Amino acid sequence: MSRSIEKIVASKWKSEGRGARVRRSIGLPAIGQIDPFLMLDEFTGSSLEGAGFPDHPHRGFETVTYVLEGEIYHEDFLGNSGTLKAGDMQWMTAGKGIIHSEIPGKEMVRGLQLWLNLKRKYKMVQPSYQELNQMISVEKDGVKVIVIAGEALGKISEVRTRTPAYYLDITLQPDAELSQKIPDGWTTFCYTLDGDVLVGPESQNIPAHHTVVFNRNGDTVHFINKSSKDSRFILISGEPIGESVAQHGPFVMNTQEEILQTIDDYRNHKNGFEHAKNWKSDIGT
Ligand SMILES: Nc1ccc(F)c(C(=O)c2c[nH]c3ncc(Cl)cc23)c1F
Ligand SMILES: [Fe+3]
Repeated sequence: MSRSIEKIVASKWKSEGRGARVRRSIGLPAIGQIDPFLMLDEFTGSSLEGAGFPDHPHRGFETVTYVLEGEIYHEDFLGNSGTLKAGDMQWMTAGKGIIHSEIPGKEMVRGLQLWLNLKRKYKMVQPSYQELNQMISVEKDGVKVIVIAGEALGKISEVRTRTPAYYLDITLQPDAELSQKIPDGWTTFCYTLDGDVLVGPESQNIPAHHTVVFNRNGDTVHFINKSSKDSRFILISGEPIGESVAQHGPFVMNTQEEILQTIDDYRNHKNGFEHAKNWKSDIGT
């Protein structure tokens, strides 16, 4: 059964980090909590204009950074560093604690960062990364899908998702259409990047930079491009965790007490933040 649309919300510009501007999708009050997703930002900027996300922490969830254009440099307090180029994806499990810096290159960067919550049993795992620069891409009848996580058009991503999730980058040529299977009951939304697309059984027209949250029942979502240009959007679906959420910026735990403990750990360099002592990134300073 094809899922109908619950809500359509235009993204809103927000200042974030240092001189960075993001179009906020998930995380807007108009969308509210959609378990297991915490935030989705479409970010643009360049280091020439001073934009970036210098040294900052994370605990208790995962960040998925997907670069569409340009490059973004990253460096963390464990000694990991690198460059994410257009088409690259970094799935970072912050777990018990990461402090890192994420700085765009000199060219204009465009990308997405999704924050995906972790179940209580994974919130304090060792930090880890899954980085893909040759993601599976499949094309058929005017439909192109880059399978970042999950499965589409018979292709399955190798990304291990502690919180089971699909993350698909979809481009429809004019007159192309796609019925994508998604697990029944999973929280599902799409975010439009370029062009217009007709969504759902209602064939509702959705312009770029909008979030469409689907209703929960149904195992398929439907898209058609009836415009004269390519339409590009991401489709994200995830299994709800169903636990309490206590969040303080980039710290996401289950209780307020755990948040207070996290703030204390961060300030006093313990329980996963030991390497914070005397650490500053090279790229963020
Ligand atoms: N204020 C604040 C607090 C904590 C953060 F983790 C961040 C942050 O790093 C980001 C928030 N949106 C993002 N989009 C893309 C990228 Cl690469 C990073 C971010 C931030 F901005
Ligand atoms: Fe970060």
